[in-house]
Amino acid sequence: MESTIEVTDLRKRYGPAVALDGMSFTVTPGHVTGFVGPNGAGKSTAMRVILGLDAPDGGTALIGGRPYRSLSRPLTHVGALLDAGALQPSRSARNHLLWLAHSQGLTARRVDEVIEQAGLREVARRRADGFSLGMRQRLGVAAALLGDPSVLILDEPFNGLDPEGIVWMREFLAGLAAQGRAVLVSSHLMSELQDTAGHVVVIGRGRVIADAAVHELLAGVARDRVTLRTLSRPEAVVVLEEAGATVTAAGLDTLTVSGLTAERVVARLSAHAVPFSEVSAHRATLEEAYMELTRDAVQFRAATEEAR
Ligand SMILES: Nc1ncnc2c1ncn2[C@@H]1O[C@H](COP(=O)(O)OP(=O)(O)OP(=O)(O)O)[C@@H](O)[C@H]1O
Repeated sequence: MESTIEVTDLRKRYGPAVALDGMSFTVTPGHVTGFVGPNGAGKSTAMRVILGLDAPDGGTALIGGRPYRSLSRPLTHVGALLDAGALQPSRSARNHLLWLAHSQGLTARRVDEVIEQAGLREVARRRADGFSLGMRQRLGVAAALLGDPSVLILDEPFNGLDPEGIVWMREFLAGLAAQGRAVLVSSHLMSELQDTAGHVVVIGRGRVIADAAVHELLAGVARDRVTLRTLSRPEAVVVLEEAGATVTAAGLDTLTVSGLTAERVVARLSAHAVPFSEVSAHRATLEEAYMELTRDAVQFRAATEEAR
């Protein structure tokens, strides 16, 4: 089966609440695709529709070209983590996985493999009701991997993880994608996806706001902003503005310069003998790209609503 997810013009309402408002995007194999948007944007609804747990009012969601419900032995095609809290509390982690595996004709050997992969060996025989949210997330990921699926759909897998757990999850997901799987990961925090996602689908109010490779998103915000540290701020401002730069204060001895490259900033300051201790090209973060995108979306919405 081709490892893709294709969502086309999905629509879904819950009474007056519009959860999906014509959402379309494609998830391709080989990298992690971040699925990002604020609370209530429609991430969980879209995932539930893709997994056949909710029927859309319109549109289609296909996995490898087929609706989820038409897949035989679905765990061998798609692994999902939707609600890490959904466990039988009295079962041990291993028994929970054995029960799931049994229902899909998978072996106990496979259960022990995923326990190992998810770093659960030490706690595998403990009752799941004593698990922290972080442990439950790992158990959820282990369950998603049982059928060795080529498509993974994970709703907020970073929730409840400590910093060490976040690093582990990032590397784990990147590794799964590098094996050629399509990996869709939702988060309401863009920063969680930094250094993990190769592609990002940003949504707001049930629609796609941006769908782009991470390097494209970052290039869009990085432009030529430069951070400058100098004890001669007034002099620096004058010589840089004369060269056409826009300069803003970013701290007592720090300026942010846009409109000139770092090389040009160094050349101007040196030519006018303005001392400085640091000039560095600004490395844009995904969070900044997200803020810029969602700000544009808010302005666009306000403008179109006013025009009506
Ligand atoms: N079962 C439901 N009944 C009524 N409204 C719902 C239901 N599920 C979702 N909604 C509404 O649909 C919209 C989208 O919700 P959804 O949970 O998909 O967003 P989300 O992006 O996953 O948000 P979060 O990050 O908070 O989980 C929200 O307005 C929500 O209140």
